[in-house]
Amino acid sequence: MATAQLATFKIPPVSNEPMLSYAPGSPERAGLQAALAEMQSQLPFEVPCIINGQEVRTNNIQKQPMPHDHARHLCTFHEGSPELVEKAIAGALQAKDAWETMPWNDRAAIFLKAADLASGKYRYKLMAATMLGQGKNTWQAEIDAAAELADFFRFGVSYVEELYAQQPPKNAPGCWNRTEYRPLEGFVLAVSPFNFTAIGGNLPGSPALVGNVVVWKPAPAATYSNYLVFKILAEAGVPPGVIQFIPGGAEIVQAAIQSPNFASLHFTGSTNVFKSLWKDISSNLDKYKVYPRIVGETGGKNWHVIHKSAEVRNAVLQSVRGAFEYQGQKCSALSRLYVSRSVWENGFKTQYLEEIAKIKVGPCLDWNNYMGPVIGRRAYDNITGFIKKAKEEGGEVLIGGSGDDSKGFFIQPTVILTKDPRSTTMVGEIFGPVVTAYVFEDSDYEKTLELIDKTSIYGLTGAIFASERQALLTATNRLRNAAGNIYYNEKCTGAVVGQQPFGGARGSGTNDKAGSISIFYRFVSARSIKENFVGLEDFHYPSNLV
Ligand SMILES: NC(=O)c1ccc[n+]([C@@H]2O[C@H](COP(=O)([O-])OP(=O)(O)OC[C@H]3O[C@@H](n4cnc5c(N)ncnc54)[C@H](O)[C@@H]3O)[C@@H](O)[C@H]2O)c1
Ligand SMILES: N[C@@H](CCC=O)C(=O)O
Repeated sequence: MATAQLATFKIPPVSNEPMLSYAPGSPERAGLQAALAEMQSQLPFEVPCIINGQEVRTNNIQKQPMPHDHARHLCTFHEGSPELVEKAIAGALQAKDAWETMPWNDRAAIFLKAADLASGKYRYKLMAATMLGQGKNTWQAEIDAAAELADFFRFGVSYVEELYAQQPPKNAPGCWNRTEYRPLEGFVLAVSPFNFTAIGGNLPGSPALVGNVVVWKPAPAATYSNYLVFKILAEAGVPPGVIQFIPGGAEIVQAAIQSPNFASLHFTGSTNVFKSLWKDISSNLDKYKVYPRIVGETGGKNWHVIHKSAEVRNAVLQSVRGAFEYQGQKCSALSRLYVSRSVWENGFKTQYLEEIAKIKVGPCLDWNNYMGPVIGRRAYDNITGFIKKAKEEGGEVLIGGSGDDSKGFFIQPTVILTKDPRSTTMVGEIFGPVVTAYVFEDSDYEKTLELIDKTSIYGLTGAIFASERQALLTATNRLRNAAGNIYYNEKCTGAVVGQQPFGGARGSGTNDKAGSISIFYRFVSARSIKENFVGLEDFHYPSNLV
């Protein structure tokens, strides 16, 4: 039966999911502990592909090891194949018509329900999967898997309501002009990274919210938590086929971008992978029915600049959190630190090293540990390789510099002091707990801003620490293109949906700003509708008359 919409519904007001404290003795700590114990008693889990709502076992089995204990794995998963991708695309296209014609309010209700499931019924389970599988501690899991995921879904609904309300401001007499926001013709390919469970949910979620069908390939190292997100969306009511879940690697992506129905890539991950996918997509352009929308948020080489007027204690503590939370595996993590000599010598250096020495590194299941493991073997070797290279280039390791990969992939928080502001670890993305510090003369502030601007290809996040307003202003102007998210006297990580729309430019991505209305424009293709109420009586215009 056809559906009717007999009222203009209003979305309930949304606000950020409150973050729980997990303090000793709190009910949330008990809840999370129980979920962790239960999950550990049941692992390894088995994750199938999900095509048209059906579990598909390909028997090409891969494992998701636990980074704190790499001999054990959280799940095995059935890796998809090019044939399965083809089947998934066909199924998604079949599901498309019913999904895109579903009244908006019903699509919205599904995502609001998914948010409540993520922040309620499944909160601790999602967190436990993120802690065991991706090596987050409790707080990092809370801000990601519980809060940010729910925020993406709830604020997404609110932004789409706002988008749909954008209508032409003028109507000529006897006419009504309307704009409708069509989903893209074809399917969206979502390719998500390991480091945020919430991003896993948002990459397929945002395009689906505006009526698209999506083929979603999660990162192998986040398979289990992402599978739970998929199950939550299904339980909330996303119909079979609307989001197809296909774990695996590059082969899945390559198969999907060969399809003539490929309409968009929604990617988050490293810059090199994104660039190579862009090139592959371009070379397939003649195959496609539409010009694909390419959306990608990628790497960073994020900076703090500490002006001589900075409040030292705050700059120190923010620089600890910015660099070492989640082992520096946030795209936004602090990686290059520029400190005015007077600040460095009058407390910053001593306090920074003292505070870092307090960081405990170990399995995140131990509540004391502030830092856990890095994600895997490749990351461990890459990060320790960067440290080695910095030493070879004359960098002085002020603290850390070592790792232990015997049981889990643990690397100590590391600070390297360099005299060469263009040394390797000042330039390339490390994606680990390594900060390189460069001390500049107080009188060279503006020169240093120039240096920050020109040193790396990235433009993701940065922070300015100063109590003099002019120092903030000068840096803001000089570094206009050096960061898509900039902070004053606050660390360069921790953007919140609805508060700091997130994304960078230059080599850091297309800057479509996840967590804002902007991202939704990328997944719709507007259609203008003009309706005429008054019939013509003559085809001539008055200017034709004599
Ligand atoms: N800017 C942002 O918003 C943001 C957010 C999170 C992470 N990141 C970036 O993501 C990176 C870390 O995540 P990651 O290690 O999962 O990144 P990655 O590039 O290795 O993987 C991202 C996704 O791409 C897939 N992939 C990898 N190689 C591929 C290939 N050759 N062809 C097709 N697909 C391929 C992966 O399986 C995964 O699903 C860092 O560079 C980080 O800065 C950026
Ligand atoms: N939005 C997160 C970063 C996500 C990337 O890994 C932050 O702002 O720290």
